[in-house]
Amino acid sequence: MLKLKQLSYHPPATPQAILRDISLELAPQQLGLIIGPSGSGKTTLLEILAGLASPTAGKIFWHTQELTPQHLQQLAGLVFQFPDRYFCGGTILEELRLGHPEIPLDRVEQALDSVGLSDLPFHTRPQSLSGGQQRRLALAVQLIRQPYLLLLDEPTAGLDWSMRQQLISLLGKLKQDWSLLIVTHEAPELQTIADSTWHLDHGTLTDTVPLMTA
Ligand SMILES: Nc1ncnc2c1ncn2[C@@H]1O[C@H](COP(=O)(O)OP(=O)(O)OP(=O)(O)O)[C@@H](O)[C@H]1O
Repeated sequence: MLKLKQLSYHPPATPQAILRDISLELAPQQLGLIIGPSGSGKTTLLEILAGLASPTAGKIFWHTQELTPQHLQQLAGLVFQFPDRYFCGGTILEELRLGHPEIPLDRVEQALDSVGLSDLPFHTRPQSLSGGQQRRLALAVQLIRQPYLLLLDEPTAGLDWSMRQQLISLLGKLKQDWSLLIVTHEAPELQTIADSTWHLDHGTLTDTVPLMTA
C-alpha cells in the first residue's frame, strides 16, 4: 500500500509551490489515475515517487515504512512520457540488461513476453520499434527490475487508436501483479481500467466525484 501524507514540493526557485498537501493511498494490484492539465505538476509528482526529487514537506509510506528517495528508487519503476529519448542500449537485449548484465536470458524472455514483445529478436534496435512497441519495451525495462510500483507518465500519448487499445489492455493485465500509478491530461480510455481517479490542478489533488446519472 502506497501512502502519501500531505506531500508538498516548493523549490526555492519557484514563487508558488508546484505540489501542495497531496495525500493519497493506492492499494496493491490497483491502478490509480491522476488527471491534470499541462503544468499541473503530474511529472513532478512522479519524479518524487521515483526517488528522483525530494519533497519539501510531507511523507511517503509503503504500508507502515516511511520511504526515502533511495527506497523509492528501489521500489518504483518510472516509464517516461517519451521513453525513446532514454533508450541507451544498441539492442533490446542491451536495453533490458542495462546496468545488470548478469540478468539471465529467461528473465529477459519473461519480461518481453509480459509486454507482448516475445516475437522480437534480441538484436532489434530499440529505435527501430514503433511508438507502441517502444512504450512496451520501456515497460519491460522496468518490469525486469521487479518494482513494487509502476509509474507511468502519459502512457498513451501520441499513439494511434489501435496501439492505445493494446496498451490499455496490457496495463489492465499488469495491475494483477503490480500497483500502477498513471498520470495523464486526457483520460477517457484509461479511466475504464482505473480503480481510483484523482484530479490534479495547480499542484492540488482532489478525488473525482462520480458522475450523477439522471
Ligand atoms: N525543478 C523545477 N524548478 C522550477 N520549476 C519547475 C521544476 N519542475 C517543474 N517546474 C514547474 O512546475 C510546474 C509543473 O510541471 P510538471 O512538468 O510537473 O507538470 P505536468 O503536469 O507534468 O505538465 P505536462 O503535462 O505539460 O508535462 C510547471 O510550471 C513547471 O515549469
